[in-house]
Amino acid sequence: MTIQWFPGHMAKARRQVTEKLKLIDIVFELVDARIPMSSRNPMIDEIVSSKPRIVLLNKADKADDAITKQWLEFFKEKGIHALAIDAQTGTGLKQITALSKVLLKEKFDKMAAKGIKPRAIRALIIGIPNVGKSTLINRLAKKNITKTADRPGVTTAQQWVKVGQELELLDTPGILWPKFEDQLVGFKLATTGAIKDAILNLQEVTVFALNFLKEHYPNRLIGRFHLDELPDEIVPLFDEIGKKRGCIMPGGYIDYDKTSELVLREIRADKLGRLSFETPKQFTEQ
Ligand SMILES: Nc1nc2c(ncn2[C@@H]2O[C@H](COP(=O)(O)OP(=O)(O)OP(=O)(O)O)[C@@H](O)[C@H]2O)c(=O)[nH]1
Repeated sequence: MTIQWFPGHMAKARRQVTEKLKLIDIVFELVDARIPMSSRNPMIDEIVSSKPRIVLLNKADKADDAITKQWLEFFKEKGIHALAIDAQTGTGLKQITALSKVLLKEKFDKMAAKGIKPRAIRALIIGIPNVGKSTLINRLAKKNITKTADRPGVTTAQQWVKVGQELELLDTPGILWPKFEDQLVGFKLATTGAIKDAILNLQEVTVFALNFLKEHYPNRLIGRFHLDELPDEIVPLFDEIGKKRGCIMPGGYIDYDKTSELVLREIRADKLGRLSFETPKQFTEQ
């Protein structure tokens, strides 16, 4: 889905999420495990402050395992509940219901004490575009989408997705905008494929990605592109990759656009292995 985030659209998105929050007990905030901070909405803490929340580090299958573990520790230290998942294959999804039950035990115990009939936990999935919200809902839903328009306070028909006996999800997730006014965040979103290539300059995105890989995963770069050595400067690195892959224009010049497309395509397709593009350390040292 392509969304142009003008101020009016942001206000509308926020309003829609706030409306949905009234219907649920808990929020599942989906982020990209490769860039857990850059793939969050900048105002999320304020927007969902009224509800318990679990941060789900999705696409963990594409992220660097060691860094994902650091992120889980980072969130834990901040008192934020977080789980690593892979919505596509379903890895880690069982923990979601289990943790939700723990977090909502007090609320549900109180409801039971008041004689309120037991019901499933109601949850809302929230995240920026392309982070895997629909994939997660479909994966959890299997074929259990039920139409239930008879909830008190629900004016428009809400579809609920049953996840076993104990959990129900609103079938339309909350979509919020990323923190795209920060250039570095934009580069990270573009590198992981979260925003369309047409939005940012492809060569600039690739310069970011290559510099990051040079610093954090030098051997992956050398191995993937069969480099004899890793040049210190970015232009010779671009040239080297372009030459090795035949991205050459008439006259023998390196085709930087083609090289950029190739590098980004291979990063996104995990051809350089599982990569994370930010670490907790970068956020604790600030
Ligand atoms: N490898 C991997 N890919 C995933 C995972 N979850 C989602 N994807 C892929 O990520 C892409 C985006 O997933 P969607 O479920 O459409 O994302 P969304 O958040 O619903 O996107 P919008 O509709 O734009 O808001 C799709 O190509 C999915 O197949 C995951 O855990 N691992």
